[in-house]
Formats: sequence, C-alpha cells, structure tokens
Amino acid sequence: MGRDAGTSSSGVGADFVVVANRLPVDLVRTADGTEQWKASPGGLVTALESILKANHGAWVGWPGVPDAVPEPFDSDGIRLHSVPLSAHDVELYYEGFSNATLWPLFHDVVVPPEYHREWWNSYRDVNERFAEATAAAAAHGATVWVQDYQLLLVPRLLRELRPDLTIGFFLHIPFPPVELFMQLPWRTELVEGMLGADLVGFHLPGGADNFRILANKLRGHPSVRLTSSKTKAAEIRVDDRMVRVGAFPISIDSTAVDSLARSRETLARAARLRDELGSPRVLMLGVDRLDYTKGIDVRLRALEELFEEGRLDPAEVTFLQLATPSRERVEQYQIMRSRIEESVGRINGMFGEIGQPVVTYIHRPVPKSELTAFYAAADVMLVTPVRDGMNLVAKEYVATCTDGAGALVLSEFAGAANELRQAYLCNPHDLEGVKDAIMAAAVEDLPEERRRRMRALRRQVLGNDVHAWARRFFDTLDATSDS
Ligand SMILES: O=P(O)(O)OC[C@H]1O[C@H](O[C@H]2O[C@H](CO)[C@@H](O)[C@H](O)[C@H]2O)[C@H](O)[C@@H](O)[C@@H]1O
Ligand SMILES: Nc1ccn([C@@H]2O[C@H](COP(=O)(O)OP(=O)(O)O)[C@@H](O)[C@H]2O)c(=O)n1
Repeated sequence: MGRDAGTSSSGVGADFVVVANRLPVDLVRTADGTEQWKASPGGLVTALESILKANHGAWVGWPGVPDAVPEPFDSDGIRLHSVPLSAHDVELYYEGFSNATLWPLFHDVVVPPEYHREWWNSYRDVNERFAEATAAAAAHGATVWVQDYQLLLVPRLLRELRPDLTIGFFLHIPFPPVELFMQLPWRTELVEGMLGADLVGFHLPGGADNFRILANKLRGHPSVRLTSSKTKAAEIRVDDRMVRVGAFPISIDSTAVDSLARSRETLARAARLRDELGSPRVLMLGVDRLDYTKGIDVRLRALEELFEEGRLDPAEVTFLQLATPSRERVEQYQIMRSRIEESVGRINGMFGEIGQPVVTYIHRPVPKSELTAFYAAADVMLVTPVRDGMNLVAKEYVATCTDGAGALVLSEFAGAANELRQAYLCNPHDLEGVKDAIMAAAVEDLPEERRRRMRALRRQVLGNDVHAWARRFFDTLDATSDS
C-alpha cells in the first residue's frame, strides 16, 4: 500500500492513523478486579486490523469499557491511543445516538429510530474528543482514515484542527435513501461532517449516489461523475475543495483464512465438531452478532416451517447458530434476543430428541480458530440479513470452503450479494423464497451444481481481498489530494 506509517521522521505522531469507535481490542474487567485485553467484535475490526498490521499505523478508539484511561501502548505492531468514554457517554453517544438513532435509520428503518436531543449533544461532544485525540496522534501531513457512522462529524472537526492532514472516511453500513436520511433533525451537520474528508467511501455505488444527491439537496453542493475512474467515483465541489465519493466493497484477508482452513488442526477440529453434533447428514450454520438486522429470526422461521411441512427431516439436519452478544443494553436488541431464544426452544421442543437438539444455539464469543473449524464443518451457511453493509461472514465461509464443497444461502440485502452472485440468493422478506433457497442448497441441487457455484464464489473472494480494498481506497485518496 506504500503507506509506511509508524511514527514520523520527527518522532512526533504517526504518519498513518485509523480512527474508529472501538480499538481492535476491548479491555475486559473480571470479577476479581483483574483486567485483560481481548479481540473486539465485528467486521470493521477484522478488516482494519489486517491492514494496520501490514502497515504499522496508529489506531485511535474507545477501549470498550466505561471510564478506562489506558496509556498509549503497542499491540501487534499497532500503536493504540484510547479515547475514554464515561458510562453516561456510552449510554447517550454509543447505545443512544449511534445504535438507536443512526443504526436503525441507516438499515432501512427495520426498527423505529429514536431522536433525542441529549443523545445528539453527547454524539457531538464525543466526536469532538475523537477529533482532538486524533489531531494529537497524527504527524504533520499524515493520512488519517476515519471509520463509520459513530464518527460522522470527525472529518470536518479534524480538518478545522489540522488542515495539513489528508483525510479519508469509510462508512461500513448502508447509506440510506435521501427520503429516510431527511428524517434526521441534525441531517445538515452530519453531511457537512462527512464532507470534511477528501474521500468518502461506501461499500456500494448506491450508497455513494445517495450521498451525492443528499449533499446537493441539503447544501447545494454540485457533483460530477468521473467516468474515467475505475471506481466510478464522483467529485463534489465543497467551496474551494473537491471531495471524492466512491464505492469500495470491503473484503477479508482471504489468503490467511484459506490457509487457516487448510491447517491440520482446523480440519481435525471440524471433523470432531460434526461428531459432537451427532454426525448429521446436513450441517447448517449461522454466525452473526446478535443484531435484529441479521435475520437470525428469518432463518429460524424458515427452518421451522420446512420441518413442519416435512420438506426437511429433523433426523438428518442440524442447525448451529453462533450469536455473539452485541449492544445488550439497547431495547431492540433485547427484544430480538428473546424472540430468537423463544424460537430455538420451540423448534427443539417440537422436533428435537433427547440429547439431540435440531438447533444448537451458542450466545457467547467463539475464538477465531474455533470459528474457522465451524465454517469448515458446515455444509450450508445461512446468511439472511434484512439489511447489512457488507457481511464478512459470507466471504469468510467461502474462503474456508477449500475443498470446493459447501453452499452459501445469501440475502439480496447484504452488501456481499453485489459480488457473490453465484450464492443461493434470497429475499429475506419472502419466506417461501428463503425456504426454496435453503432446499436447493441443502438437498435438491446436485453436488456438481453446488461445486460450480462455490468455484465462482471462491474466485471472487480470493481475487478481491482486504489488501486490494485498502489499495483501491488509498489510490483514490492519493489522486484526490494530488488534484
Ligand atoms: O462495535 P460494535 O457496536 O460491537 O459493532 C461491531 C461492528 O458492527 C458493524 O460492522 C459493519 O462493518 C462490517 C465491515 O465493513 C460490515 O461487513 C458489516 O455489514 C457492518 O455491519 C459496525 O458498522 C462497526 O462499526 C462495528 O465495529
Ligand atoms: N464468534 C464470532 C463471530 C463472528 N466473528 C467475526 O465477526 C465479524 C463479523 O463481521 P460481519 O461483517 O459479518 O458483520 P458485523 O458484525 O461487522 O456487522 C467476522 O469477521 C467474523 O469472523 C468472530 O470473530 N467471532
């Protein structure tokens, strides 16, 4: 990527800084008062961590628990700078404005977003602190990469503090249509915040288009498409600056996942897992943060109906759902958890046998090596979000299918569906369609058809990894700052 970060030649600050709500590691306080660091949840961390490890940059973020103020430290070659948040900040900025206002609004209003002025005030205040911490961590002329919806105001705030910086911004979740975004009482400030960057990146061209239209509608900023550009980027004129906008679909460290999947330990663990699950003829798998956007309830409903209708035989099929705990104090997450757990209980009560449940549900984090073994063991992967920015789990599963077997059922409303066209695509709002996709992937299609699809998927995922994603982003950012 040619972005050798580390500390600058003057020794003051880093030349490459990532700013994200979370650090790549969370501080965990145990009951006996000891503290340890563990990997943070989510795809943003998975993706960015591999980029920073390769480039030795600095990372500015929250250490994951209230009131912790660790000194800057090095982890895996990355310099970590903490932005402390109080319990009040976590409640108003993170659980409130980020995850009960912006998150549902940007995910097609699948649950109603809430608008509260005190949440907004906290969001603005925390964004100011992130901007200040970043300004202190970056060397003169550094490149700063701001991540995601929790920090929409940071690009502009940072530009005001440090006009010498080159600033990229990337949104990891969908950017909504103009009509939805216009609900936000603070819509103008948020758009102006993002326009503080030199380059604003989205997963999909549709998100980039929505943003361009909005910048014009709200602030009268005109834009032109750059037809020559490979990324089909556009430029928005903001006063005397040009802000570039484009689509950069994120990916995974495909080679690393592929080689972990081929390791003897993973293959042995995958075989043991199948035994432990009763050696089913078909093992289906779901892996998600427990989030109402992920459609865990959708796939459970589809399976329940397939068992009821006798299209699937519970003696032959096992479904394993790994659900990482997420945002547990937000009400809509609690509602979804109850719904899922009720559904798991009902299906097992109806179709399970003693010592042989049809659905195995694990609601706790699982280590990466174990997760890879689960992917390797699964015959069919169910990814059925009602809306998802990308969904790296879908790509990780494909990269793990090193023997060319395995089938991916994928919602059309995951960003990944734009590239993974040979998956068994389905509309999660059409339950009959989801059931048909599961039946084709698990039972009806010949193995050769499944292999043909998996070959095409593997070409896509192995040929477009996270390093290529970062390279495309930075090539465009460099071209922006040159012009
Ligand atoms: O930090 P949390 O509140 O625990 O949430 C974890 C992350 O969730 C979201 O991930 C998104 O980024 C992925 C990578 O681009 C993408 O594949 C997925 O579709 C998105 O949902 C969130 O956007 C991150 O900020 C969080 O860190
Ligand atoms: N038990 C689990 C489940 C998921 N994960 C990881 O969490 C990430 C989820 O990313 P994603 O893009 O599918 O979805 P979000 O959770 O970021 O919305 C993947 O990289 C998974 O490997 C994990 O490390 N451990």
